[in-house]
Amino acid sequence: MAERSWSLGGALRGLFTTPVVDDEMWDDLEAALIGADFGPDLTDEILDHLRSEVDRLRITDPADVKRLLRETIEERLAAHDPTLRLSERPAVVLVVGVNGVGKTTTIGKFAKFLTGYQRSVVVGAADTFRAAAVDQLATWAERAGAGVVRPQQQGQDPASVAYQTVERAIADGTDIAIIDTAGRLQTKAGLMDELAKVRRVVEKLAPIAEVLLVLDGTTGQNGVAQAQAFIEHAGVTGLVITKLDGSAKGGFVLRVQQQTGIPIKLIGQGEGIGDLTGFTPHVFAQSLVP
Ligand SMILES: Nc1nc2c(ncn2[C@@H]2O[C@H](COP(=O)(O)OP(=O)(O)OP(=O)(O)O)[C@@H](O)[C@H]2O)c(=O)[nH]1
Repeated sequence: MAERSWSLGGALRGLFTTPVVDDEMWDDLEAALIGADFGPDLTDEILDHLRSEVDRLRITDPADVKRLLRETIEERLAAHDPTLRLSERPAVVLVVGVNGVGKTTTIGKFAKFLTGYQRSVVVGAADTFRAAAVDQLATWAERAGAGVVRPQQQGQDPASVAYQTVERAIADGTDIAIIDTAGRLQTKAGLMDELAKVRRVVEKLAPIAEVLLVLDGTTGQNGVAQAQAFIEHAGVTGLVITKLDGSAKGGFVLRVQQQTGIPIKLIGQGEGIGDLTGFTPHVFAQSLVP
């Protein structure tokens, strides 16, 4: 696998190469974890755990510490279930997040991901403010082989577009309805009210299967702060971390999951329609600590 910039691999180069477990190794490891955006608390937790395991198991070879690090990261990543719940028919998925994080692109990629598994998909453009955004979403949906429900006029009530999307999914026997929602509004309260209305209206027709919050992996803690209102009020059931091919730091992935208690369900690693995958703790830990 090509080495990505978020790979801890770079940061770990030169680490674990000394013949013994010594203070220098621990100091370097701490610096590497902080540098990879695990954050101070998680870094301390991981180091404490590793130190006690090293004592308990009488480990003397740094290569074994590296293996332990990978296992520790994997265990923590696996503490939350990454499985998407899409068994209802239709399964309604709301996609939320602030503008610019890659929401539109993610919906396109997600639709493609699902049609690739022979699931039929309809996408609802319930972020009705910008006509250009609706067109962009429709283009992605078409490329993914998904249907699309557009607002009849600019600024149409987002809840009514969401309703029509689910209505159409039911009428056509479509497996999955993905609904794009607004990321920017005058006030946070206004945005949350709008989302609540979308939920209420949709739930008259079908239960909501997933609420996916899209976060830009390159923005780290700032991005989490910006998305706080969604985390607190939108009933988020899963996170999608985008731009993990860019300058994102891999430690953020574990940090955000642990901090929010919300499982990561999908990761975006590029701008192409095929660049979205499910989240597999084992694979991710392996690429963080190769
Ligand atoms: N490298 C990379 N770029 C991505 C990824 N996902 C999205 N992008 C890019 O991020 C930019 C923003 O993506 P959009 O999908 O337009 O973001 P949005 O959140 O819908 O933003 P608005 O349309 O402004 O609401 C675009 O240039 C995308 O190509 C990813 O996983 N990797």
